[in-house]
Amino acid sequence: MIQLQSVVKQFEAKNGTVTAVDQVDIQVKKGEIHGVIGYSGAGKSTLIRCVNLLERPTSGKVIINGVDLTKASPEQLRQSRQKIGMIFQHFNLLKTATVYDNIAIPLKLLGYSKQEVEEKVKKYAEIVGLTEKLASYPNQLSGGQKQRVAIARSLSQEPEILLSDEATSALDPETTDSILDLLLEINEKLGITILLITHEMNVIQKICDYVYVLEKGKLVEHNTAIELFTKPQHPTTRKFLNTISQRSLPDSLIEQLNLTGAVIRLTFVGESTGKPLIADVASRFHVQPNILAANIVELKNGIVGNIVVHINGTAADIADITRYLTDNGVQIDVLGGTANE
Ligand SMILES: Nc1ncnc2c1ncn2[C@@H]1O[C@H](COP(=O)(O)OP(=O)(O)OP(=O)(O)O)[C@@H](O)[C@H]1O
Repeated sequence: MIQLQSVVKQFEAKNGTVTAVDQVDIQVKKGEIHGVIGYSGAGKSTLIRCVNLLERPTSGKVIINGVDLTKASPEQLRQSRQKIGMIFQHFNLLKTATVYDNIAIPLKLLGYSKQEVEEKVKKYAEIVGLTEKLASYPNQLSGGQKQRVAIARSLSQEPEILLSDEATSALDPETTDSILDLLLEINEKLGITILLITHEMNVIQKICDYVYVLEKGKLVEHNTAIELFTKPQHPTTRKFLNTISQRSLPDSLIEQLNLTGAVIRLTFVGESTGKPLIADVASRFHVQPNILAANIVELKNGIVGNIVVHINGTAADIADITRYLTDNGVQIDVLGGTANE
C-alpha cells in the first residue's frame, strides 16, 4: 500500500522557490493501479520520485506498507526500496550489456547465486515475452522490446510496487497498447500494485482503477476512472477527456441548433450502454433526435458511452425527456437550448 500524506516538494531555483508538489494526498491499496495525469511541468515526475524518496519531500509523509520513509533509518529505507520497482520513459538499459545481463546484473549485486540469477532471468524474460532475445543487445531491440527488458529487470527483484514514469511515452500507439497489456497482466498475475504518471489519457483509460489530475503541483480532481470519465468536474480533466473522445461541439453549432430545441449530452455507463434509449425517446415522445457525435470508451472496469443529440421540442418536452433518461441511469448535460429557459 502506498500512502502520500500532504506531500510538498519545493526546489530552490534562481528566481525563488518552486513548489513542484503541493499538499498531495494519494492512497493506492495493494493490487490496485492508480494513475496521475498532468501536463508538462505539472509536477508528475517529482511526485513519483517522492514515492521511493529519489526526491525527499520538503514536508508530508510517504508511507509504504506502514513504514514512513521520510522517518525511516537508512537500513529501513533500503529494505522498503527493494519492494519498489521503477520503469522509465527512456528504459535506462545498459547499452553494452545483453538482455540477459541487463536483467542479471542488479540481481548479482543483490547477492543472488549464479543459479538463482539464471532462474530469475529466464522466468521474467518469459513473462515479458523475450526468451528469444536474451543474447541480443539493446540497440538490436525495438522500443517496446527495450521497455520489456526494463520491466523484466524490475520484476526479477520481486517488488510489491511498480512505479511507472511515462513508460509508454516514447512508444507508438500499438506498442503502447502491448506494454499496457503487459502491465495489466503482471498486476493481475503477480498482484503488483502500480502507480504511474502520464500525460496521455488513453493510458489512464486502459489500465487505471483510480485517477488523479495534477496541475501546478496540486491535485485538482481525483476519482475512480469510471466516475472521472462519467462526471468530470475540473476544466483540465475535461480537456484531457476531449483528447480521446469528442465530448464538446463548436459553440456556433450549438447556438444554431438551440434555436429550435436543445442540445444534450448523454453519458451512459455499464448496462445502460446496451439499451436502445434514443430509439425509445423518439417513439415515446414523438421527437426526432439528431445524433451529432457519439463514442464509446472502454475503461479497465467498464464502458462509458457519450452521445450528443439535438432534440427538436418545447422546454416541457425536453424536461420530460431528460427526466426519462435520468431515470434510466443516463447522465444528462444540457449543452444549451429550450431546457434552459
Ligand atoms: N531539480 C529541480 N530544480 C528546480 N526546479 C525543478 C527541479 N525539478 C523540477 N523542477 C520544477 O518543478 C516543476 C515540476 O516539474 P516536473 O518535472 O516534476 O513536472 P512534470 O509534470 O513531470 O513535467 P514533464 O512531463 O515535462 O517532465 C517544474 O516547474 C520544474 O521546472
